[in-house]
Amino acid sequence: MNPLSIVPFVLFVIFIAKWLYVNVRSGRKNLPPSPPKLPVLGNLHQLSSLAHRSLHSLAQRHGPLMLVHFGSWQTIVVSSADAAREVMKKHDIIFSDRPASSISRKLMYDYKDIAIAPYGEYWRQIKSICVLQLLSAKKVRSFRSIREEEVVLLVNKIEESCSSSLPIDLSELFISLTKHIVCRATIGKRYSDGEGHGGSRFNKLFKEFCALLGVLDIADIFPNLAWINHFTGLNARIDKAFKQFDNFLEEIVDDHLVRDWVAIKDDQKDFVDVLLTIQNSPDGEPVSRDTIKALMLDMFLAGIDTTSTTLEWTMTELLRHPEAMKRLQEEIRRVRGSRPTVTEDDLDKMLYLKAVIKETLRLHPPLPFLIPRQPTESVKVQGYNIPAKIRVMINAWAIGRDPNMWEEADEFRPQRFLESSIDFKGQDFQLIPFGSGRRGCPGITFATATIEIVLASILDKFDWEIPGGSKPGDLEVAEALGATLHRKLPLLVVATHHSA
Ligand code: HEM
Repeated sequence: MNPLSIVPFVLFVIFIAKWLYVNVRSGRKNLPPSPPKLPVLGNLHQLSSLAHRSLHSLAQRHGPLMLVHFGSWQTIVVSSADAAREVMKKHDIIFSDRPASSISRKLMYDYKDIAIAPYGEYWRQIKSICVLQLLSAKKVRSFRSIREEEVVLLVNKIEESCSSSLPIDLSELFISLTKHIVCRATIGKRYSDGEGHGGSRFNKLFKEFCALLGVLDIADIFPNLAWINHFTGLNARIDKAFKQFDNFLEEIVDDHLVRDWVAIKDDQKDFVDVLLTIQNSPDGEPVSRDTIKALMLDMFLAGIDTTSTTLEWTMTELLRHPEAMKRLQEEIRRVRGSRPTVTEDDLDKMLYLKAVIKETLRLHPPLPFLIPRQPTESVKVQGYNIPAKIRVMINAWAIGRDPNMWEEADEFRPQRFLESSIDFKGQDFQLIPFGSGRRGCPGITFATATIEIVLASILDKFDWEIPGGSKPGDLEVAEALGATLHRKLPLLVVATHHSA
């Protein structure tokens, strides 16, 4: 017998022995169940480009608390409301830290922002500054005129398309609108989209940043292979994007400094003015120039795509469900009555509108995994041991479609929210598009104020159809997962002026 012929057999035995060792060991450690994994890759081969769906399928077999391996990364995936409640409510403080990521660290000024900053004193201080100066209900009310002006411009653009009956790209209009609103509130100016207005520069830089933040970085999951990023050009791409965006943000800070911002009245200060004022006050800590730039980036990255994606999916679902569209338009037009336009004062009376938005966020949370957490110490969740510093991903997408929580879970049925008090503010763990607890989204009021007035205004003024006379059910709903879970294809629609 050729001695070489037993090599595959020996390798096979070693592989099985190692597999058994790892599994018995993890059983002894009482870790959550894991899908079988390959050497080196772990479970990476089981991830599709729509990771929320792949991990949902795995969780259906292995349980709502599951340990998966992406290369050297161990990750806990949470896929039920009960497990999410334990993580984000019962053990909120322990799970309030964020795992490190080399790309984010580089792009976000060494964790000087809020969203990925480690949990601690710095995060607490800058978060309270942001909430007080930009995101509180009072501040959001003060941006009402910005929203109204931007909605008028949006309506005008749609109106122009009505005369030609040509389809318009609603995805593009929504992204542009949310960008203008967030920029005006944060930096006090809007970047028009045409060449030469700074808009195309902003759009290019913003797109590249979002793309980079969605990259699964080899250096994180296989630290020994970090050198590969040098050869693939990723490191150079990150350096270039960072440098270009940094120049752009530097110009914004400089523009604010030459404006004699000390003389500007408090109620006319934008967010950057306020940050500069704090920086120059006797207890200006912890606001450095890098903090100001990182916070601007945070607001752009956290506020623009999430809000426009929600608008895009809401219109998609309404076009696919004409009876819901009709009911919502009737509600909006009834509340408006004989006045020429809807205003923000009308929104509280539009209960079906709120139900439609909740139902959209249940089915299409823009951040299907929220933002990853990491426990600062070992902790027990649902009877399993969760080791300190492990990466935790909460699959809000899977939780929103859990048939144990929702009747006809995959169906768009907004009326379910008329019959229940379930809300997305972080107390009902079956609906957590904004997360929950200390690290939950502080921008809910900012986002919903925009989403509600935009939808109410455009659904009031126009009637909507899919181009080419296609049936509602034929409207493409394919998803793409980047920085947010958005439509794969832009939403093209035909608007006609509502004349009744
Ligand atoms: C529909 C729109 C939005 C959705 C669905 C959304 C969702 C989220 C989610 C899921 C998180 C992570 C929560 C967690 O880990 O528990 C988050 C964090 C955050 N969001 Fe939002 N968001 C939206 C709009 C906004 C807006 C408009 C702003 C600001 C202008 C904003 C600012 C932030 C910030 C600063 C964080 C980080 C909080 C922290 O780590 O302490 N978001 N958001």
